[in-house]
Amino acid sequence: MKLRGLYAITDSQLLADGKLLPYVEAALDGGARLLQYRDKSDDDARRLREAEALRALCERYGATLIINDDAELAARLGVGVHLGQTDGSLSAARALLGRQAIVGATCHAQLELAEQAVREGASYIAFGRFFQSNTKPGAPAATLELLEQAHARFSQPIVAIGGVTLENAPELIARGASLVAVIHALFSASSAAEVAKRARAFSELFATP
Ligand SMILES: Cc1ncc(COP(=O)(O)OP(=O)(O)O)c(N)n1
Ligand SMILES: Cc1nc(C(=O)O)sc1CCOP(=O)(O)O
Ligand SMILES: [Mg+2]
Repeated sequence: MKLRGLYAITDSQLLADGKLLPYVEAALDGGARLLQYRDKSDDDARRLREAEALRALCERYGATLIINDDAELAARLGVGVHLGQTDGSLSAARALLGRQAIVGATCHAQLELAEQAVREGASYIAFGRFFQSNTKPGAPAATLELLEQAHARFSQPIVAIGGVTLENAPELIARGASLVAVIHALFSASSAAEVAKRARAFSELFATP
């Protein structure tokens, strides 16, 4: 599977009040290729229910669901996982989920973390945050130069995250990002129709000339 395009990430605040499914469906309709379910609560029953609903939506749109932080939930659903530096072992997740699963890794702004992630079987390596992030303002900063270095060094797909907007995404793609991961610039919209419009605009940035 080619990992390229818009990587939409859910947000519990922005998608509260019944917006989760309609807004995610709009993002998928607009062309998002990967969808990450990112929910930091410990309500396991709701998390399972929501993740199952998102898996059904992803299947309908030919997109891929990734669960943030929780390899066990990913295994239960038969989908991929994204792990940060304190979210558990990448190799254990790879062993649990199998060779075909997408296992993504946060590498902040460090090529050494990416080397390690690739050794442990990561499917993609994620760097960030590249710009000021509404969602995670305290995330360590990464530079466009780092992105170029990562692009030159690794054959794995590179995800750029953190403050990505329609205005700054082109320079990330030009410097080697295969996927742009977006929360606020996608899901802060005031309607599902606006989410679909934004998703379509992000997706069009990846169209081959
Ligand atoms: C695609 C992608 N990249 C980075 C992150 C951040 O992961 P992490 O550092 O574990 O932080 P949390 O998202 O868990 O708060 C991500 N989720 N997705
Ligand atoms: C979840 C997350 N991780 C980051 C990192 O740098 O690792 S930045 C981030 C938030 C991304 O949301 P927004 O598109 O609203 O900035
Ligand atoms: Mg995490």
